[in-house]
Amino acid sequence: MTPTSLWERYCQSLCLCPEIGLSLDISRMNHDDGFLERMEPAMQKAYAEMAALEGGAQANQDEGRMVGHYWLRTPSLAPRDDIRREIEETLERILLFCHRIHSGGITSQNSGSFTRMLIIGIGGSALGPQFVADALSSPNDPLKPHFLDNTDPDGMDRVMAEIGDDLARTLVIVISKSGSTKETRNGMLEAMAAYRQRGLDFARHALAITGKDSQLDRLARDQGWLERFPMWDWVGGRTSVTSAVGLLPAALQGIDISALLQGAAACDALTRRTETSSNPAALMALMWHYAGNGRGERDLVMLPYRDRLLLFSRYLQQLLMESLGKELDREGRIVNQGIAVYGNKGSTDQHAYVQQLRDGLDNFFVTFIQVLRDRDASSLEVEEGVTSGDFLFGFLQGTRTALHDKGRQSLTISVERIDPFTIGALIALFERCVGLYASLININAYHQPGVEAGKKAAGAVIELQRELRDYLTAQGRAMTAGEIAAGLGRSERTEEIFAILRHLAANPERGVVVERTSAVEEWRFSMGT
Ligand SMILES: O=P(O)(O)OC[C@H]1O[C@](O)(CO)[C@@H](O)[C@@H]1O
Repeated sequence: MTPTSLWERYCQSLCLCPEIGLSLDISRMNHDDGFLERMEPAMQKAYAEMAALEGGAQANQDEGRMVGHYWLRTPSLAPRDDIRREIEETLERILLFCHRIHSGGITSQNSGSFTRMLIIGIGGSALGPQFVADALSSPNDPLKPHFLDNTDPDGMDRVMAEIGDDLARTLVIVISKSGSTKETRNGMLEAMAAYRQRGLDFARHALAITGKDSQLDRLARDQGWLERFPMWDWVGGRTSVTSAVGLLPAALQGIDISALLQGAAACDALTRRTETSSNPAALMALMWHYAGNGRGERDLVMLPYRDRLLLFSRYLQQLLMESLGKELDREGRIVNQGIAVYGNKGSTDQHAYVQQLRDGLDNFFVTFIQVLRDRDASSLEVEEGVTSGDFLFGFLQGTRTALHDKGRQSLTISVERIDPFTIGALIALFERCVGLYASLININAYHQPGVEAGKKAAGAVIELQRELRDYLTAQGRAMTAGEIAAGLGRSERTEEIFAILRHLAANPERGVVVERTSAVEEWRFSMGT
């Protein structure tokens, strides 16, 4: 394509959305002129399904649930008055609670004001809050956020060490929709132990965000924690960032959550449009469809050129891959759908994997995010007439061109600046896009049956570990994994038994001792004395 026709294609296909200070450029995708027209009937069907979803249909059919994250920022759209009221009341309670924390109305046990918060959660109960916290942090944040988002003991030690003596002035927010996620439970138990060790009353530092009457909800109620905020079954974990899950930590950090909700609501309003050329979520969904042939054949590489957006790709990884990565379509046919997401930030990633994007496998499409405002203050000229921000911009443009020269495809989202409004809009844009794309490929984007298998298998490993320890204690001698497995009548799990014992033996305080040879089948395990 000649430079002139490329400019024409750019002008024709640029979707300008001044309402949210955002534009979407699809000119560097390789679709032909008729593609959007051919897809229009499918797109109209997707709009109708989205309207039904927003109207309160049980869009998550497999779980018999409504899908209501859009109501969180426009409560008047909620299909029932009680839902609207709950959303509004929760928001008021969040703001009031934050006011009391910030103003010293609620103090820590030793009467000091809270200066840090420890947020414990995983998946949708951590990724959104982490993204927002990092994107919108400032040196003046009234509460500095820390996260326990795993059951990794060493990881938890690192976080607790960072908090150190400030634990007494740290508010703990335990987030779990189900209230029974093991990683989160473990993080909470470890945090409780840390408070106990310092002679502090955990309940006076803790609050919960969870489903009504969940295990966590009951614990928080029985122990008299500071507060409990609701999660509703009509909000999925990965779309919960505009519920208390994302709003409470953000507000405590001093982030303007009203602006974030306004940004999301404004984006919702314009992505409800059924005129595809002016709907950036629809255009993006169509480009995903085009790029991957409606089968996810290309990976989505997220390349935001702004450090503050580093965690966006991690957040989107769950939003897209848990929503779209499905074995069955809505009619129960095997389709094995999905779109793989990876990426960190530009220009840093140019020095990592962009080499492969330009010269290697052509199995991806890039989504660049450009932020027009470089920084709040004026910039140093690093070369005559040129700033660091000019270089960042140049690297984005350069990579986009270099990829295009090799026929490699990209989308470019431009936003004015990074602020709460824009972050809300970006979140809403991708949520809507995922929903529309799911309709185009006929899958349920709102359940996650595949995650359960891993959780169940992990539970079985923990059970087996208990059995093994009892068995080894009773045997009182050193045995190979094979002998133990045979003794337990579980020969089919010999490898698992070996792995469990090897792990225990690597942690001397766990009491399992190993005698090694060069052949693993001869390693002999016993309970130490
Ligand atoms: O909020 P919960 O119930 O602790 O779940 C955490 C995460 O676990 C999952 O169920 C599976 O990863 C996610 O969908 C969810 O966001």
